[in-house]
Amino acid sequence: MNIQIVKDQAAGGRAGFQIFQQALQQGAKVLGLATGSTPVTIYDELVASDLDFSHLTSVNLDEYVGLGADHPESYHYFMQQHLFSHKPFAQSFVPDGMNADAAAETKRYDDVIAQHPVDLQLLGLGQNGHIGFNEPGTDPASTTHKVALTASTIEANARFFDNANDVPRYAYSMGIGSILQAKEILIVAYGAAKADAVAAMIQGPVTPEVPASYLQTHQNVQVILDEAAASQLA
Ligand SMILES: N[C@@H]1[C@@H](O)[C@H](O)[C@@H](COP(=O)(O)O)O[C@@H]1O
Repeated sequence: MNIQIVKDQAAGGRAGFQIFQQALQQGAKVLGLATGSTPVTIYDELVASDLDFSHLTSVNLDEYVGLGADHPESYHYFMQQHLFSHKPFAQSFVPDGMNADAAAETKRYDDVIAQHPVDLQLLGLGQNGHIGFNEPGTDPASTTHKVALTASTIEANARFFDNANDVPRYAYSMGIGSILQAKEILIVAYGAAKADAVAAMIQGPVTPEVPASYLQTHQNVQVILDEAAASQLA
């Protein structure tokens, strides 16, 4: 893992932008994208840049089950707001949270990933070590699946909803196995609340209890942390 420690989230946005720019210079055609507060400064840098995505494909990690593209807390809506409305891609894929048929939706999304292998996958990190919505205990070989969110993830994401009862209980997420297929992975974490998960991801054992620890098994991982997130590293 190649670790960069930056001053704050704004500096992390600039560092993340450089990694995107490099991947594009090296011919990346498919970008794996993520939601949450962490990637926002990277998207701001991408939007402010003269990079052109109109010939590229994006594939997002996950989506809440039951939220449509017009729901302000859906990941479709987030991506539209932060990136796609400013920098359209030739095609953008996000799991369809309104497809109630989980078997059909996860199969559809696995086919999308197979047809559009990801060159650079951006990831945030959950406080419990999750990536995408792959909660502790997820099979490391998993492909796209329907996930029951843990209480801690529901609580962490409740800040985006009027109250915790409004947070969806399920999501569709690329699996750990799907994520590890990407040629290059960029994982970003900020803040003291992520420090334990960061240390477990980088220096702990590779274990299903910390989904992000499987990144230790990948050959090309870039990590961007602020000092607070890096504070528990030995
Ligand atoms: N599914 C998302 C993850 O993809 C994200 O990485 C995580 C951390 O979010 P944040 O970046 O807001 O801390 O939250 C959610 O659970």
